[in-house]
Amino acid sequence: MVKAVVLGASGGIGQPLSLLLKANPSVTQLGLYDIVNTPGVAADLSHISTPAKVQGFLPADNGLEKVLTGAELVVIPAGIPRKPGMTRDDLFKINAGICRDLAAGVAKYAPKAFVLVISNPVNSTVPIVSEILKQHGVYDPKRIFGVTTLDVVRASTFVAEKLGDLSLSKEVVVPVVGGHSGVTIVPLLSQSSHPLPDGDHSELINRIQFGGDEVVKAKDGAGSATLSMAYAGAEFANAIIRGAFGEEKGIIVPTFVNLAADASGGEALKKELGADLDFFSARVEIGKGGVEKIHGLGKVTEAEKELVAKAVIDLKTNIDTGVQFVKGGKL
Ligand SMILES: NC(=O)C1=CN([C@@H]2O[C@H](COP(=O)(O)OP(=O)(O)OC[C@H]3O[C@@H](n4cnc5c(N)ncnc54)[C@H](O)[C@@H]3O)[C@@H](O)[C@H]2O)C=CC1
Ligand SMILES: O=C([O-])CC(=O)C(=O)O
Repeated sequence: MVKAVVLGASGGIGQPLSLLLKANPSVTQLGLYDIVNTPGVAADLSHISTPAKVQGFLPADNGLEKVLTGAELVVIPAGIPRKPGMTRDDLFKINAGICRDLAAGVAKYAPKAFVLVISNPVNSTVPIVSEILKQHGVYDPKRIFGVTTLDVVRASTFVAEKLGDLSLSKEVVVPVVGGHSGVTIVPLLSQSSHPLPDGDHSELINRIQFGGDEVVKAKDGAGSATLSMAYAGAEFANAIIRGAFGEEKGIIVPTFVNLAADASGGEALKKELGADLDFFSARVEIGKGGVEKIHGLGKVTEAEKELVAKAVIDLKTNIDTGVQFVKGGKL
């Protein structure tokens, strides 16, 4: 019994993600919002024989207010995607403003919703959304998540491929921590549920870190990952639905959160990182209120420690960029 909303529902990610949410039996209302095409997407999805009542809204006639009123789970894939030659940070100029405006809507009309941020650069857009909610006095760090699940999905797939059996990919669990861009993506292969043979895994690590580029290149100007992202986004949304709205305990997923969301777990993780970072993608246990527990890195190899150290440097800049965008008064 969850009212889910997709902001950016007509896009490459938005449409298949909305389809997967419509197919989720726990979703009973599905609100779609975009600056274009939502009436059509909503009409199309509404013919599917699953419980969710689907409605589409555009900015006219207070569409944002209407879609967000009563929303419990808000997923944000609104924003431009990369083209070859661009980094995720190159998207900041446009997507920062989009996320700021949508976050203001969430603050006003759905202040208690769980917010799942997909728009890139995630390392900066999550701080932006958080700062806006703070400004409106409704910030609960336990409820705001950067979606890094695609990195986890890629790690499972590529490790299964390496093991020569793709059918394992649904079972393989590899924690991926840090953030969501290039070297901030840190797969902890030493903790894989299905260990790899000893040897040099730098190529595999690089493929997980730069999996997004592989898709951008293959799409050759037509955007970035959409279908795999929709799959990953729906998986993450379902983890929140099961852990926060259902009775399930012990759901642990990597996601980019404010480390203040669990003071003791967050502080312990900062000590492990040797850095005073506000946000980090950690393994997070999901409970009724959202973030229940932030887990530490666990046992990592020397090589993984180095990867984490590199990630921390970029993360600090990315987070500051997001915070300064809001605090710098460009509102
Ligand atoms: N977190 C992750 O792992 C991933 C994130 N992404 C990011 O997701 C974002 C969306 O990617 P795509 O769906 O491929 O792009 P897209 O261009 O196909 O779709 C974006 C949609 O957002 C809409 N939009 C723009 N401004 C809006 C606003 N103010 N309010 C509501 N809707 C608005 C557009 O009309 C469009 O329908 C990009 O920033 C991309 O980089 C993509 C893949 C993975
Ligand atoms: O690479 C991109 O721009 C889209 C993305 O975040 C990903 O595929 O991981």
